Amino acid sequence: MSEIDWKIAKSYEDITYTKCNGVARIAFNRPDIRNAFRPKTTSELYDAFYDANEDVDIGVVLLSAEGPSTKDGIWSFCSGGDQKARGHQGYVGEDGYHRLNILEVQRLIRFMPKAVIAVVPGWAVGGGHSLHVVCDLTLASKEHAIFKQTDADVTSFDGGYGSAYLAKMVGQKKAREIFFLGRNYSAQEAYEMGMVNAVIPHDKLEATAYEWAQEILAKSPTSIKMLKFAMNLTDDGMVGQQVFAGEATRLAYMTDEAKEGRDAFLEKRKPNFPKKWIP
Ligand SMILES: CC(C)(COP(=O)(O)OP(=O)(O)OC[C@H]1O[C@@H](n2cnc3c(N)ncnc32)[C@H](O)[C@@H]1OP(=O)(O)O)[C@@H](O)C(=O)NCCC(=O)NCCSC(=O)c1cc(O)c2ccccc2c1O
Repeated sequence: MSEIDWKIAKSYEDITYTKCNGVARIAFNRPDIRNAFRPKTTSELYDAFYDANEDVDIGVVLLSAEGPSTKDGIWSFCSGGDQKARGHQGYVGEDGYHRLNILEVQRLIRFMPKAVIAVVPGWAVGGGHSLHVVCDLTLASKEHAIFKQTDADVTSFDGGYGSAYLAKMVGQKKAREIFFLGRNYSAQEAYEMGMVNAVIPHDKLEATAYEWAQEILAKSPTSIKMLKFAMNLTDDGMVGQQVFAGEATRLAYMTDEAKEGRDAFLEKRKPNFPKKWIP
């Protein structure tokens, strides 16, 4: 395995953001409150994901978490929205606006043409649970990961990827149990349900995530992108079609036909397309 030498990509307050050999690592960094997110956290997450999306040297993003808590040594992935920042219409940021902007982060993860792996070292709860669901893959700490949905305890409901997409993943009955009862599930139980790809000894979790990322990076970037968008398509409706078709358009742009169409317009003549109606 190649050496992991994470370099700081950008400094933030609520998250860390590093890169190494084609992999970006974005990690929650509020471990003392179980990595709950406030609007500042979600803005920083969006900024880092946007950078990883734009960086052509990055092919895989790890969504992970720093820890453990300095107060009690407990590990967390994310415990969802910071209830202390919750106002009457959403989570209140420094600008005084009430936001639910974690949904924008979810959409960026979903629509970015790169694999995103949730690396879950501890609690994945509420909106933190929904985040692991929307990631392409999930790796979980054997000893410390606990999956739990508290949305119905705090009058919140992620009605999109957090619940409906989860139901596609684990089945309707199990998804309803997760949300209606709000129980704790171990990494092994989450694996058996089909919402975790692998259960990894805690001390090997980050290294394993990096290894999985390197395996993906060895594949054809266009194939990974088209496969992700193809698998998203049926669940994402017209937006899914738009995202998939956008990449088909890009591939068409790369053909001689497209070059002829563009050149004919610029040269103010009729296009003479190569006449190959390939079956
Ligand atoms: C995660 C827990 C199950 C862990 O329990 P544990 O007993 O280990 O730890 P403590 O409860 O003692 O917590 C330690 C410490 O952390 C603070 N803390 C933990 N979680 C949060 C939080 N989410 N917000 C604020 N603070 C938190 C806790 O107060 C303690 O602080 P001390 O100062 O006392 O040391 C358990 O902590 C837990 O159940 N946490 C709450 C989980 C929760 O309900 N999350 C919110 C769900 S709703 C949500 O996330 C959400 C957000 C959105 O933006 C949405 C947008 C659109 C649709 C839906 C959304 C949505 O559902």
